[in-house]
Amino acid sequence: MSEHSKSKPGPPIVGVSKNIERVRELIEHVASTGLNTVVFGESGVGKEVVAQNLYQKSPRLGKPFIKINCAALPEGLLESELFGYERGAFTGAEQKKKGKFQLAHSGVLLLDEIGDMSLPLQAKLLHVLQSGGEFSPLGSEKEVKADTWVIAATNHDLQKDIEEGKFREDLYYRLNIIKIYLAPLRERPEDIPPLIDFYVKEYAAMLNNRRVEKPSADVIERMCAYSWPGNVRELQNVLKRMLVLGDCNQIIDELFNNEKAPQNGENSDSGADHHASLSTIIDLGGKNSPDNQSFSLKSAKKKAVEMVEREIISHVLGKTDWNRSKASKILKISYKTLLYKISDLGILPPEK
Ligand SMILES: Nc1ncnc2c1ncn2[C@@H]1O[C@H](COP(=O)(O)OP(=O)(O)OP(=O)(O)O)[C@@H](O)[C@H]1O
Repeated sequence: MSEHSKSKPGPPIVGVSKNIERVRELIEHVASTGLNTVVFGESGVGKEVVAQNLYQKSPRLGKPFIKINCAALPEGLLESELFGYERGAFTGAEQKKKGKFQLAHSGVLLLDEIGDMSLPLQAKLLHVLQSGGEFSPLGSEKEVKADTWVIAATNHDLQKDIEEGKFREDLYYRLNIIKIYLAPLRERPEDIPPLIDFYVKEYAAMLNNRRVEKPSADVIERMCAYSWPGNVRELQNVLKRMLVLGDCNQIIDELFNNEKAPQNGENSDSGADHHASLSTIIDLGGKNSPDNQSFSLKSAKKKAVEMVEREIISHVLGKTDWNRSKASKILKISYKTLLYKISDLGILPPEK
């Protein structure tokens, strides 16, 4: 999804864990209130789905639901996207433009990655919330008023950000009237089988009802034992791969192998490590070795590219303290592509 877009209706919240049951309960209670809410949880865990479900169960359904990703835009651009501007407000402002706050009037504004918002913009947001939705678009003297339900989402520990002076405490208390926490998938493996069921049906329809085989009970058991660093988003990617390519066990073997691979720029420059990498790629003596019929240069090349990508991305994430917005700029790939690659390549955040 682009960094600021209208959202399509979200899926139901699938899961049977205590955490998901509690989240469903909270949604039922909160949806009709319009109280400022923050959804916390790791990347890919379902924060946007929760925001969409809040909206769908609220009296605001049918009004706009607008999402903006605070990490994906530089400060100035984020400000003008949020609050709009008058013609001539800055170089290049040829037309007056409404901001997302105003466009979401009578509906919902999802501020995704709120933890990445700059301090000056946090101050402006606080002012808007305190004044009941009043603000001036850039270059305008006049105040506009928007009745917008603000839902924020973050994978940061905002309490820690407050201690480190990166997040305003007053804004935290203003936003965080209702707090919804989504646990990582590895802490609620009982949700994995129902998620698999749900998405196998969904993808079968997407693949033109081509006959797709649901992973076997053994495969599902192995999937429940994996740590899913990219959470539900990673599970979706793996399922798609399984449904299209088959050979579920090999796909899971790769997941577990990647789980053990060096992470976050750990040095692997020694000759021995290079040899280890090469043997992982061509699986010397194993199923995918050149001596085996299933070996191909193409598949070995794909593995090699993935390995190099994993090492470079891990290194840059390590250097930027896992600030994915900064990392995507250094890597010169979009934020969304970086999230996809983190999940797809199974890159794990450092242990705290
Ligand atoms: N409980 C769930 N039931 C059904 N689908 C889910 C569930 N949780 C997550 N998903 C799906 O997983 C994908 C990732 O979820 P989502 O985008 O909501 O995560 P997120 O926490 O907002 O991630 P990010 O922090 O990276 O933006 C989406 O396609 C979403 O529909």
